[in-house]
Amino acid sequence: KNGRYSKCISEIPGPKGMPLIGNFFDTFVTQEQLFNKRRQWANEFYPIYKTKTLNLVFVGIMTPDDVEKVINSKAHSIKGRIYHSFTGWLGDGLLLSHGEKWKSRRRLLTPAFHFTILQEFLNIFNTQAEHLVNEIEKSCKKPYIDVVKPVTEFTLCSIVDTSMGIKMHEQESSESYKRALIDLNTIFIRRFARPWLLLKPIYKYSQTYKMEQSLVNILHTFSNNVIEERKKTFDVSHNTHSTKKKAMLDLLLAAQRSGVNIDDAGIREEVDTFLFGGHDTTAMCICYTLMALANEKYIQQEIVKEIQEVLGDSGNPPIFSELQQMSYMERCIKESLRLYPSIPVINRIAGEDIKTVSGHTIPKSTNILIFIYDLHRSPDFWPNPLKFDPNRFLPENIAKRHPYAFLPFSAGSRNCIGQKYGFLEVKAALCSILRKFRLEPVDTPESVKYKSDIVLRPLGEIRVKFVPRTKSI
Ligand code: HEM
Repeated sequence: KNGRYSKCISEIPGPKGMPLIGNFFDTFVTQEQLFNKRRQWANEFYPIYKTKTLNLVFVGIMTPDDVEKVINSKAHSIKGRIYHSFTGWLGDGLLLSHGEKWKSRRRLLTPAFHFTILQEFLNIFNTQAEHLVNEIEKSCKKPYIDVVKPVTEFTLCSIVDTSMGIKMHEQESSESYKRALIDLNTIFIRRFARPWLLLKPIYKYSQTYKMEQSLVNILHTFSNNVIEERKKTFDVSHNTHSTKKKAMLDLLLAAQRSGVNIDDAGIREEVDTFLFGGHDTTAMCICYTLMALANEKYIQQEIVKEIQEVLGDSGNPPIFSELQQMSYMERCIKESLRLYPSIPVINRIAGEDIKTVSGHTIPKSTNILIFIYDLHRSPDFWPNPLKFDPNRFLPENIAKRHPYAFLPFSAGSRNCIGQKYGFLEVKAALCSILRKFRLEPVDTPESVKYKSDIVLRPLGEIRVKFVPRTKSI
């Protein structure tokens, strides 16, 4: 069996490695170089390539047909090696679990994204967006603002409030929590870029592992305390049918009370999973959209025109149905997610052999990397791929395209549970910002550099100039 596995893998093209260590030295470069190297390999070996570091083999795919085969089949639903970094923090939550556990949790959590609940969440997004605009206002006289920090603060406060039902700034330990999140992300990035750190026997003896454990401890303590506190008030509100605003956590507590098989650790896994899945992703989407719009004067004006048409000049924050009407803005967000997919790569284990369009066989048990970033920039499916063109998402143009050519939220049964939440939050933020400010370019699509990571984070800043409107909309 091993002989067959090796034969199939050896027939897949890829950068030439050295005996035993494989591509070890190819990956022993800076974050930016590794990101660029992956793009270069995607081009050179399109539509499939492999890399090998010590005994760790990854096979990368990037055509809609191959990707469809993988994400549309239950056989390949087990998450791959690159997600192992998250297990210390997220345990076996929705993102990482599989089989019966995943199925029952997915069923349990889906109602948390029902539109009646999202409507409630919009009040939180609007309030947080107002804080964001105030923060921008304080610094808008400067030649530019690095949007990453204020926007991440916006999405973090939003997810903490919607998932746990608390205000971040009211928490005593909020600063140490935020610091721990940032430091843990740094560890995730390091492990992704240094594949041998994904090998447990090596990682377990590293300094980074010890650091990870103490950071995870800070994050778990925070979530445990919130769950404990919420349980106390939940008893009262649950019994008296209080109209108190519901958080995702309440849904889990209610399920636990009604006898669903989920203990406190299980509740924490899911709350932490929402927090992980639901703040960097939306933050990056907002940041890159602001940068793209600053560079596309006409498109920015068209969005502003749409906001004016839908909202008039009442000055009120948008309601759910108004944001739903903003279809041009939605096309711009999609185009931004095409060029800057918050999750540029996902990872699955092949549950059985896969025959690819190029005629190769990906053998059972292989770690498959699905390169969403390269899929979204393939000239075979996206003419003039680097052009920012929201009209690619007009219904008539979508109909002409392969349904698996655009996958910012993945697809199939393991697609993103939070995509409607994400769109609503991004729209609320863009609406608030564009009503107050005109965006001018500082960074351009060419000047932004990326870290090699599971989330499309910039290497440095994402700089945008904010010019206050003489009359806000
Ligand atoms: C622009 C925003 C977002 C993007 C681009 C995005 C993207 C994705 C992608 C690509 C996946 C598939 C991951 C994989 O297959 O390994 C995923 C899964 C997931 N996302 Fe999102 N996401 C976004 C927002 C959110 C939000 C707001 C939440 C929660 C509030 C969330 C929670 C999750 C969860 C829990 C999963 C795992 C679902 C499952 O396996 O059943 N995401 N997301």
